[in-house]
Amino acid sequence: MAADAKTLKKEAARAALGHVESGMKLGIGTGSTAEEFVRLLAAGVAEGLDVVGVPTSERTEALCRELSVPLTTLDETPELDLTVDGADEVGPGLALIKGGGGALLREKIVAAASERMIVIADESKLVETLGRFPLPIEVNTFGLRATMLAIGAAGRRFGLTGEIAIRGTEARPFLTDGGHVIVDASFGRIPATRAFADELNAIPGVVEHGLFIGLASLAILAGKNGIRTIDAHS
Ligand SMILES: O=C(CO)[C@H](O)[C@H](O)COP(=O)(O)O
Repeated sequence: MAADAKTLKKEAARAALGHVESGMKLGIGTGSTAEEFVRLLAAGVAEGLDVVGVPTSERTEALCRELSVPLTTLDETPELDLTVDGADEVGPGLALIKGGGGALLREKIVAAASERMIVIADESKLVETLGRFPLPIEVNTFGLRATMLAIGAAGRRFGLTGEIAIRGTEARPFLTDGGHVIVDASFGRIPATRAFADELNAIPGVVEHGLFIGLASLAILAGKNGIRTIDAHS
């Protein structure tokens, strides 16, 4: 029988746990795959694995506390050894789309503070070009409409069009842990990923976007035929 999605996520998480050693300072991701990692990490901690982690969201923090995973903050521990996190898409060179769970800002800050980032996912997340998954963009609530127009204009300069939608509803938008709004941009394939990431960074109301470039060092992808690992430099 084919392994279900939860089983695949757990297998990827288990393989990532093999990269965790006692003494490590970890970044701990957000999402259903990262949660499988937290559960396995907690079991390791219960058996004596001596690690401390920075959670990338309040949701992950709550789960870590519930399962007694030792936590620190990025202010107390600004340099991390390893971040383990999920992704919405994994593209060439381990460029990623993240933010489906709305935690992209903290996820990116934590990944950037880490010596290594391992991405865990089921193999359905692997794509040839990023963009099938709508790109989450975290935006300041002030001037939201103006920022959305600027995002649309940035897209058109790259030949990208498509709906740009506020996550949640206009009356009750989804708010991130930082109190910002997420807009999901259904641009489709984004070939010039790095240049477009720079373009989004140049828009004042954009707090951060879900294109993670040059951050992941290893992807662990679980599929029906087992685990596949992809090194960023392979
Ligand atoms: O970026 C994220 C949260 O902001 C998640 O890692 C991403 O959405 C993948 O989630 P899942 O493991 O549930 O598929």
